[in-house]
Amino acid sequence: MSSTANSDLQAIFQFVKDAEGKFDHDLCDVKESSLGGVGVFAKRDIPAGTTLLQLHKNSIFSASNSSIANLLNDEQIDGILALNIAFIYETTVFKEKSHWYPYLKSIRIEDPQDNGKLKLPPAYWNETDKGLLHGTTLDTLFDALTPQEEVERGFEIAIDLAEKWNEEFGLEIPKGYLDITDIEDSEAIESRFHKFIAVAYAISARVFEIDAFHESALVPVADLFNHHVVQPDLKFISLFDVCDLCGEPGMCKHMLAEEIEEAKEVERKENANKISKKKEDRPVVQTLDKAVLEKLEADLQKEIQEQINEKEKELSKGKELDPDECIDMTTINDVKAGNEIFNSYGELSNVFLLTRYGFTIPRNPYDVVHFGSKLLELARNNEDIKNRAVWWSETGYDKYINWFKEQFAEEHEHVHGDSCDHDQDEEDGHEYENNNNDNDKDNDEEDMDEQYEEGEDDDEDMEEPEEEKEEDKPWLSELEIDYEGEPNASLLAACNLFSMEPEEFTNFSKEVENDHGNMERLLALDNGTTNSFLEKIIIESQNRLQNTLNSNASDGINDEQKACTKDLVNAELEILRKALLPLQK
Ligand SMILES: C[S@@+](CC[C@H](N)C(=O)[O-])C[C@H]1O[C@@H](n2cnc3c(N)ncnc32)[C@H](O)[C@@H]1O
Repeated sequence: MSSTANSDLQAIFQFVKDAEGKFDHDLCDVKESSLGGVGVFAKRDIPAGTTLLQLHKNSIFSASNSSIANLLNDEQIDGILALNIAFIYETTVFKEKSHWYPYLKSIRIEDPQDNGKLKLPPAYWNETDKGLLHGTTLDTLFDALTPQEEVERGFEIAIDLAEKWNEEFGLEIPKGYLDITDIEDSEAIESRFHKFIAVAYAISARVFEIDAFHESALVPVADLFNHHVVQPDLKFISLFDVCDLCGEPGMCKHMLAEEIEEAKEVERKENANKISKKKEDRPVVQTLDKAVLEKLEADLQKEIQEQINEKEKELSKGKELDPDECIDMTTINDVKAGNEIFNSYGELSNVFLLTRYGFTIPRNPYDVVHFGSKLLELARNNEDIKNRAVWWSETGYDKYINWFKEQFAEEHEHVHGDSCDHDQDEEDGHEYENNNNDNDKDNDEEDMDEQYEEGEDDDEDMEEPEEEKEEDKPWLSELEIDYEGEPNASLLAACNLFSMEPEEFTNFSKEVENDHGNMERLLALDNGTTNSFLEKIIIESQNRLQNTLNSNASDGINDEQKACTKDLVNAELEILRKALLPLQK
């Protein structure tokens, strides 16, 4: 989806060179990739552990580095919205005057192969084209065909700020993007809104998480590496723990102020203790007095000055860049001459790849098929299933999860939506490795929820399962068949539960409410009725997806996007086919 033109490459390389970044042109060749756009290829054999790219964080484009950093900061705008607005200003208002322009102008929001049409994510396709994804996990679980209110709010904020900055500082309003002169002119508004979304989509296909100061940023050259789903060759390294106010990796005036504040707090507490202990006639403990605080402050100042001196000395000697202030892209595998060098954007399903990056890959092992909406549909049409769903949601599911955790603690299988230690990046808070946010699938899908869904309502009860959204409850969102065609424990439990005879369900639910009951029963798939139930919902889902596959596209999207929708639906059909095999034996 996001492709760099060959003609833009020299300007990008020059930008990196001017910023004293290091990109190893002896080892890397950037050229057209069969995957679309360009990719980076090994000119020679490259051993693991080779740093191919090193850039000082000053030369990455973040909202904090942008020409309007202070304005955004004053308005407390951060995250992707800040990056989006900053990108628009650099590329439409400052243009050649912007330090970033030689790089940013290579990131295009229009499709040169499709008459310059904007590239938009599925939520902004027309209804006919959205039909190509109906019933897929993208639609049913992530609701990613529905435009989200927060995007619209972001657009409104951007327009208001542009007007405000224009009035207060005479800052030009980005033409064609944030200049709304007539609020009745819905065509003009829509065209600007779509450009705003196209910028967000182009950014989301390239953005990296950098650190506590820069947050999300665009990184020249690092964003030329394509994604490999199972065997990436590179890791992206950036020290996360820096001062969130100035970006310094070591001690800085903000951290100093924080330490002094903490020391004062300790002193306040100690004094309070002293008073209460005096009252109790106990011996008085030693507390930090003013002189100690002053000494601490002086020591820290000295330490900072020493660090600054050290840095200046290193720079004057023309030494290497401080790695803590750089981002690195380093190989983790040996790469053979001629091969494309791949990054990893994370352990992401095709749903996520399409929604965020605009592409899909064949045989993606992170693909799954979700059954939440299917089971809700059954509950809507069958009073008995509805009652069981209510009981499961309110009582049974939590008990089942607790039992499951106890039983399978070692296997540590994820059958629920809770986060657990396993989900934490080992280096969380220290270094980001890999591209574009974190590399944890569960977290990525949560990010996606945040990006595409409205706030959750945990208090919503299960009286009306019709109104419950799949993503709102783990018991619904966790119902899936994985890439190998294996139903997970949540889906097995739901199938067993919904296919029990009425009397069996009554007994089972009573047992469970008193104790755990026979939870093993919920994991079994050797029961004829459970098999038939699962088979039935799989076949119904196949039929629904087959209809989707047979529907026609309009010319609202390009051929690549059409192909992605087919890939995505076919991948889900393939999973369902695999899942049916053992059931029909
Ligand atoms: C960070 S850019 C990578 C460089 C990009 N190919 C270019 O020309 O600038 C991400 C975009 O590259 C393309 N891409 C990356 N990995 C891909 C893959 N495995 N298959 C197909 N397209 C891919 C998609 O268009 C995606 O939006």
